[in-house]
Amino acid sequence: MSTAIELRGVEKTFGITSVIRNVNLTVAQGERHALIGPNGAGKSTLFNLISGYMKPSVGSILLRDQVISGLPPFQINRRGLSRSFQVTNVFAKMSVWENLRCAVLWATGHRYAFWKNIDNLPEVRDRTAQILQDINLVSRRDVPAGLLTYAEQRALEIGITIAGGADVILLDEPTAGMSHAETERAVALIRRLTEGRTLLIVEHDMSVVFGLADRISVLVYGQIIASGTPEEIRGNPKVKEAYLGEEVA
Ligand SMILES: Nc1ncnc2c1ncn2[C@@H]1O[C@H](COP(=O)(O)OP(=O)(O)OP(=O)(O)O)[C@@H](O)[C@H]1O
Repeated sequence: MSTAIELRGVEKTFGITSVIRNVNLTVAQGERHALIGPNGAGKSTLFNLISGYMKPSVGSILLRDQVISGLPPFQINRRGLSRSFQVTNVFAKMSVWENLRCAVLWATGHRYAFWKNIDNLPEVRDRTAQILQDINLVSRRDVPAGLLTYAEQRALEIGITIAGGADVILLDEPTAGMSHAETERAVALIRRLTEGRTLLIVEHDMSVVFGLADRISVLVYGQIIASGTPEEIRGNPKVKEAYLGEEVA
């Protein structure tokens, strides 16, 4: 099976503090892979490294066998990797439609064409309409994003993340702060929208992780202590001791 993301001996230090320590990680193409671990383990830092917001101190990161470590985020995005953020990252005063259209415009290379009437670009309009439908927000089309419910904002953010057609998606805690019912809807949405793509997800909710992931990696104090199928992770004594405890026993 071909590899979507590969980390080889990646380390990240801030001053004298070592936050990511010799991480080797492989995510196969088409796989849904969850990254779990206690607060402060380094999950967001790893996301920042993969998506180019930080550079590794040591080691290399590959996207489909091409080295991407050292490239800026927009170039990594152009190569087909898109990420969402832990904190909702939408333009609050713009409508749902405008937020999505902005992401589609950027992805289709129209970003400098501000003098054109963007409503006359059929491929942009059609793609925006498709994503609006995919994220179930057709009825909220003209509502300013800041007035959406929190769960709707997170769905919009997932729409923005997939707008460019990237086939490798990184989602950082997409269900954080949601009710049980909202979480179930979000998981169904993520499952549908990532069909046939590669997903790397950071998530604290173990029902989401074990329901969604084909494989799971456990990060503790900046090190991957285990990587495997949900069953392998559930039964791994090191993982139980370091993180899961009796939570999923
Ligand atoms: N820019 C930075 N400078 C110094 N230390 C940092 C920086 N960014 C992160 N850290 C430290 O690195 C460690 C890992 O942080 P990180 O946010 O990656 O963890 P996390 O696993 O995502 O945590 P959480 O689950 O709480 O989001 C923490 O101890 C944090 O304080």
